[in-house]
Amino acid sequence: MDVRSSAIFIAQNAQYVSVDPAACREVAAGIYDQIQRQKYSTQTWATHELNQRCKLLDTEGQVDWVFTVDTLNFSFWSDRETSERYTVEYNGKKYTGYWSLCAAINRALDEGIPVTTPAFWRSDEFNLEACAHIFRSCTAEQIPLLDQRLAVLKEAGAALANTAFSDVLRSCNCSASRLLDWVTTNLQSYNDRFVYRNMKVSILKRAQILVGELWACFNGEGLGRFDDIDNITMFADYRVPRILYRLNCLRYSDQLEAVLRAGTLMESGSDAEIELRGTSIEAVEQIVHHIKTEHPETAVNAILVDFYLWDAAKAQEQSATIPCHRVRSVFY
Ligand SMILES: Nc1nc2c(c(CN[C@H]3C=C[C@H](O)[C@@H]3O)cn2[C@@H]2O[C@H](COP(=O)(O)O)[C@@H](O)[C@H]2O)c(=O)[nH]1
Repeated sequence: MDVRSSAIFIAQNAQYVSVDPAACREVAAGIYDQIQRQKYSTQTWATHELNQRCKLLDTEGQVDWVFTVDTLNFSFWSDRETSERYTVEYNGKKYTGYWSLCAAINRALDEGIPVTTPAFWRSDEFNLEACAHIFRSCTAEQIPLLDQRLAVLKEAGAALANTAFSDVLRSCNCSASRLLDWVTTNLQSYNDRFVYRNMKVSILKRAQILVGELWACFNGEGLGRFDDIDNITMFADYRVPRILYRLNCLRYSDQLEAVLRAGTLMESGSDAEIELRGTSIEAVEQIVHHIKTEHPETAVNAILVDFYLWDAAKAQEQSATIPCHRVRSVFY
């Protein structure tokens, strides 16, 4: 089942989470207005200061930067206090969460470490000690899943032994679905699929955000051109579900709410986790449907709505009404 069909199937069968269609319809206009007002577009991507370092590289370098970041783009949440949580210091600023990853990659590049190069990932020089150095923290907490971060880059280095990722991209001929197939077939860490109610469902968060960030980085042109870009859905992470809950687009069962408020670790592949992720995709699909119905000419798609919601969620991080769900996973 593809991601969209999976999201519909999950939403229809969910026990712990439900999508509120009326709320999705209500918030659609407001989200569209905000996106218009903030002139939110693919160009917004390069306004993030850490993404600007990527834009200083040549085209191949930018592709490798995005591919490296999205191969490592998972599991930054912490149960430590803010001052103690994993933090990367770069150019005199401290970064946590997803931005700590970008800061670590940029810091390594500035230090002359070829951290975005598959040949380096394959080399004996790139071992657990080197990986720990690249992702070193300025607090007591180290980056979560360090071993898995080494493993996913080793896997990618092996898969790219005879080709550059930019050549893989060119071979997809502007087809996002072909790129999704390539990464999920050749890289198990991207194969974000589960069995749910006896059906094989696809969430593909990192495979899809890889497409989304290439599209944004190159403003939909050149190696960022995907003729089927509007088939990409929202990226089912652990942050956007929380903002959809705040907007009443998602409603949690009492049992799930208790688990989230207690900060209980949830199992990767559990029904509750799959339902949180699948219903989030379905809620954003409904929001995008209302936006496109109201504004048929708009360029707004699930990627821009996702980027907008994620950036908004980060801005409101302190005033969240309920904690993110906690799963340790290489998928998101
Ligand atoms: N749905 C969705 N999930 C996203 C992103 C991004 C980064 N996107 C930036 C690039 C372009 C955009 O404009 C954003 O500025 C990271 N993540 C996920 O969030 C989690 C990290 O959260 P925290 O620990 O709080 O930093 C983790 O699962 C990570 O995989 C996104 O855009 N959408």
